Amino acid sequence: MTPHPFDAASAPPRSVLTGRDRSNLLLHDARHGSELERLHALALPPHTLMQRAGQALARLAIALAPHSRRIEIVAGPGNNGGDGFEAAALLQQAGKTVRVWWLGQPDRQPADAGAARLRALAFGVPVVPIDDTGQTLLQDTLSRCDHGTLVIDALLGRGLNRAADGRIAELIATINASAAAVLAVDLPSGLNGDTGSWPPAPAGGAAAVIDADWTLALLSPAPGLFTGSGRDHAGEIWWHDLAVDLQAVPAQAVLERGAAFDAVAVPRRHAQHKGSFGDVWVIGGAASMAGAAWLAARAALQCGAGRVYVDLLDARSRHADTLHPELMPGATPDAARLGASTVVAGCGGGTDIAARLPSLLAHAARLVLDADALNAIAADPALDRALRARGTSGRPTVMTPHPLEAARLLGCSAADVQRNRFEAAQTLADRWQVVVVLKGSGSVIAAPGELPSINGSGNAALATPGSGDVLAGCLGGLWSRHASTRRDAASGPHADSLQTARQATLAACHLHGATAQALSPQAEALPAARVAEALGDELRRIAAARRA
Ligand SMILES: NC(=O)C1=CN([C@@H]2O[C@H](COP(=O)(O)OP(=O)(O)OC[C@H]3O[C@@H](n4cnc5c(N)ncnc54)[C@H](O)[C@@H]3O)[C@@H](O)[C@H]2O)[C@@H](O)CC1
Ligand SMILES: [K+]
Repeated sequence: MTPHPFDAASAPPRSVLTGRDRSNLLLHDARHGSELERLHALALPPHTLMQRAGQALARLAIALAPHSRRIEIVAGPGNNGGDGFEAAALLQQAGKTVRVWWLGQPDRQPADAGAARLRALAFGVPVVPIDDTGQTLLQDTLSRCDHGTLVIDALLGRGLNRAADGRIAELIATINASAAAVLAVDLPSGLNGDTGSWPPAPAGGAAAVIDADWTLALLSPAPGLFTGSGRDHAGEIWWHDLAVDLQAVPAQAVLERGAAFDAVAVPRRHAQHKGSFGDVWVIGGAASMAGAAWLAARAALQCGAGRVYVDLLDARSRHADTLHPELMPGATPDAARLGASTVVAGCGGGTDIAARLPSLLAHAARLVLDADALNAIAADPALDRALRARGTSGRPTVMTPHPLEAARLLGCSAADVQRNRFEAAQTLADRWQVVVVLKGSGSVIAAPGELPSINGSGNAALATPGSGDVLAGCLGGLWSRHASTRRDAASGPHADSLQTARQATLAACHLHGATAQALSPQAEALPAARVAEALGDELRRIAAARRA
């Protein structure tokens, strides 16, 4: 058996979202990722970082596709291609049949990548230039591959500076059309790693981006891997920090993997009672939309709120939820009681919610604005001013828009929001001094003065009607419990802060996503009521795992 030529002392790559590590992960955009690389390269012998990258890549390739005898590496002109060459030399030594298809020119190759190419050649790796003939040969080769062949996409990484076009776009299409398994280096080629969006496509064309089965992020993962289109293109995301200190350069975002949830859903003390966990009022459910309010209320109950009340805007629907006799229908209370409650407003609120908002904005201790409450604020400058006044008065608010609701609030299109989800969420948070959850693949949680966080849990099982109502209720429940417990702990008056709101928001997004993953790991659609019901099960499962 051929010995693996790997540095046994170095740590293997880690799966970012399927592992047990719940700590936050720092994410750097392309500019700061390059700065990290430059800073650490200066302190290390020449080519060290790329050699580590090659080690990590070759190790992961063998771990993911142990039976692939043949590995086709498609390398681009820059250092992303260099990673491919480094891995090629190692994989060849490990007994694999390796070939590098190279789109580049020796005199234009960066120094690290040039050294890696010479090393691959020295180990006898065949390198096929991608000219017209090479491209035809590659197309022919990849069209005959099955899933047992591994293709390594080392075309473009952080250096992407425009939409992939011309030959690179054709190569991306060739790889995507192949049945081979695809491992992308650093980023799926063509993806904007800063935003998770596609760069504007050349006139009339569609953006060309690799669809990988796996992506190995190097140094610091790019934020765009985890939000927008990133998750779909990247496949399962792996990561290797190349043994450098990621804190040496400021990060642009944080990946949340459950740490905030652990801080919020703390064990309940023996002497606590329902009053310890606060009152939640759900105000929504206009004509034919009562279900939205009940879903939010059920979710709040499952997440440990003390008492949950529902004020339905449609008078004809004011009956109890017979499946959940714990939930109490009732009329919105006076200012004093609102001032001690967590309010979830807008789920199925229709246009009726607008009339309720002035009082809620003025008095609610903690306020979640969802769905039609957001649309009302987007449409009414007086409500916009009232929300601003609430922000400056220090009363915490969380807004939970999906991209279209965010677009209405920002006065742009949903496509504009998706082009840079971080910017959109931060703009909303700063404008109203609120916490914002921009929902969608990789929900972005923004707050004034904080790095944006991306929620790492969840899957497409949540792309169903009512899902947002469940999230809003889950947030109301966790926030109520968290704020009330913090007040207990401080044994005195405690100003509800935006920080508490943010923690509860991160926790709620995590729990909501983790619940869906537990119920539907294959991401098949889940009715929202199932998710609401299972939030409590997931809470209890996590609590039991903590004690074990
Ligand atoms: N230098 C090093 O020591 C290390 C480099 N790393 C790798 O290096 C990558 C960054 O390398 P580079 O900065 O060289 O960038 P890339 O290799 O990602 O791409 C840069 C090259 O692609 C071209 N290009 C950009 N967009 C294009 C487009 N749309 N169509 C056609 N050509 C396009 C540029 O003109 C340039 O030639 C990282 O993503 C990572 O994979 C890592 O291995 C860490 C260590
Ligand atoms: K790549």
